Amino acid sequence: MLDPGTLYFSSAVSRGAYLAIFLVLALRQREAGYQWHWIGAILASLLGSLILFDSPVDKQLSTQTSIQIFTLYMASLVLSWSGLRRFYRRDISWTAMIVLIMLPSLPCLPGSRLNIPTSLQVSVFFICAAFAAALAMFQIIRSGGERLWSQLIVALAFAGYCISFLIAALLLQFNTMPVSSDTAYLSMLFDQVTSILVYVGYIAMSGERANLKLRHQADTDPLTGLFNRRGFQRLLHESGRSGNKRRTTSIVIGDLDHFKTVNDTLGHEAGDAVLTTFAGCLTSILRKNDMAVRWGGEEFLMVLADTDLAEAGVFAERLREMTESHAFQVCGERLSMTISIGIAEMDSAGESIDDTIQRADRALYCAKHEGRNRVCHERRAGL
Ligand SMILES: Nc1nc2c(ncn2[C@@H]2O[C@H](COP(=O)(O)OP(=O)(O)OP(=O)(O)O)[C@@H](O)[C@H]2O)c(=O)[nH]1
Repeated sequence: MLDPGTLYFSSAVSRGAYLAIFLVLALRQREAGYQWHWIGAILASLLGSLILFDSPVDKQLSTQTSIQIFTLYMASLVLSWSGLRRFYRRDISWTAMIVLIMLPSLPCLPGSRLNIPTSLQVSVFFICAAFAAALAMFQIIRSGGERLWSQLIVALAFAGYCISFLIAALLLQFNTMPVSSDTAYLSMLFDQVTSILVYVGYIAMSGERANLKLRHQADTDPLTGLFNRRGFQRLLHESGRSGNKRRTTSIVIGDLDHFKTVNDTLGHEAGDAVLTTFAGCLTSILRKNDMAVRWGGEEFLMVLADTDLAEAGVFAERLREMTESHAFQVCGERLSMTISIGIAEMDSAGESIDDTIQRADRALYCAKHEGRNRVCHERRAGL
């Protein structure tokens, strides 16, 4: 079996390795300020481990050493917490952080008249440490909308820290925790495993977020913020896997009329402004389960969930009227635009969505052909 000395040593070496990895990440991703908090956390616990490594296991630590160790381990937990706050784009309070870091050392400061016994001093440290670990865990639980699986590992590790600190505080108070090389061994082993979960979890969280960001960029049209064709295909694939195929779905394709004239007379930027404004209007009338896609230059496709042809017709007419009545403010001028729309209902008996899109596209062609600024639909063959 490993002895505590070897464990302290391996703990210091692994923290040194994490430090190197986080330094590289922080220097490569300068905008991610949270990395520096986590570097501070690793550095503080590395220094704490080194001081502990130098101290005899079964002898009482000097006041000065206790203060150093308490402060460094608290700093490590508090910096983990502040790093998580930064990661989730929340404000941090340096005053609250400093107070929290200093709190467990106050009873053992030289000149303290409180005369608190050593076991109580250590218990106070454990309770403060449990509180800091709970704060870190709470940041992850609060993260809400962000679906990062790796953050669960970190939350679990902080829950482990929190519970073990509380148990240690209780055991110390009831004099049932012997200070021996065995307990030191166990606590170091626990810290080894848990710190691996925390630091590897941090690296995974950053990677997972960067991946999601890249996927979002690849799936989205940068001008309008709507899905592009790739995002549409991916969502379609996902909803197919979740078994949504059987619902009544309608496809609506809209194409702004004479859009080229805007570009030709007012310039490409004016055209862009029209597209952005139109996308905003379109999004405002869509329901949560509907999807809007920038299908081509000035062509937009909408997938309306749980909507039959008649309901899709009502929606399309609303969109047409909204476009016609909207005053598009472009380069200080008010522009009037119109839109031609084609709609088709998806045949739940086996028609592919590509076929429905083709029918909606043919309906759009009819709307253009019949004079624009109108809604046309194509029924399924045989209806
Ligand atoms: N400003 C801008 N223009 C774009 C963008 N994408 C495509 N276009 C332009 O959109 C115009 C589309 O022209 P057409 O296909 O002739 O369509 P239209 O003028 O709307 O005519 P109809 O559809 O027949 O009513 C072209 O001039 C493209 O260059 C874009 O992202 N921004």
